[in-house]
Amino acid sequence: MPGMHGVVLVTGMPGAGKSTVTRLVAERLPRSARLGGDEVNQLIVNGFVWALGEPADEAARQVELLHRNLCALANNFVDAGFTPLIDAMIPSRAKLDFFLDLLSPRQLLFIVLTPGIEVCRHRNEIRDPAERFDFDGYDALEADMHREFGDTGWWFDTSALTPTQTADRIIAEAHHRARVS
Ligand SMILES: Nc1ncnc2c1ncn2[C@@H]1O[C@H](COP(=O)(O)OS(=O)(=O)O)[C@@H](OP(=O)(O)O)[C@H]1O
Ligand SMILES: Nc1ncnc2c1ncn2[C@@H]1O[C@H](COP(=O)(O)OP(=O)(O)O)[C@@H](O)[C@H]1O
Repeated sequence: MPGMHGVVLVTGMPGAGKSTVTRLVAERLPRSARLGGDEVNQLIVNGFVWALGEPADEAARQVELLHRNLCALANNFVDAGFTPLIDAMIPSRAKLDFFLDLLSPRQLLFIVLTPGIEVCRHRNEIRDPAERFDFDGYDALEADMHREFGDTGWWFDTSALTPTQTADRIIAEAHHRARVS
């Protein structure tokens, strides 16, 4: 399958569509794996602190642990001939650099889903209640991501697209739009 070699890292604000789109892309590829940040965090039985939780230093250590685990899994899958699709919130350039470092020398395709704040809020409201994530930091997070990433990766506005259209475009275009290594 042309265009989907290496690791695909899909990020975006809560409700942007990461989970839906990584699932659909993975379903369309012949050898694929979906690595969800939420699911990997759920491997922790006791002692979990989420990314914005307290104490903040433990939260930061667990975000780093999550990213190490995601990269380890992604490397194993790529080396076995699969295309891994990572669904994770990457809020800063330093965290993207951490992925680049741990995934090196493998190719990384970095996609930022950017349907906009209102669409993220709306998509969050319409999704499965078990998946819903009530979040009030959209304005600050959007500004942070623009400042941190500039035009690194593929900033993909999916506000006018269905999930299927989004997945089809990622398969067709990610290789030339999203390469960061
Ligand atoms: N820094 C920061 N700022 C704002 N929101 C954040 C941040 N880190 C994680 N999240 C959101 O928290 C939800 C749970 O994330 P997880 O810790 O499971 O990991 S991951 O971000 O999905 O990799 C998950 O919500 P959804 O995107 O709706 O799945 C993340 O996007
Ligand atoms: N173009 C699109 N891409 C992704 N999701 C979409 C799109 N249009 C509508 N949706 C809906 O928006 C919601 C996105 O939720 P989800 O994939 O869990 O987001 P995230 O993982 O980024 O928090 C889902 O209910 C999905 O069906």
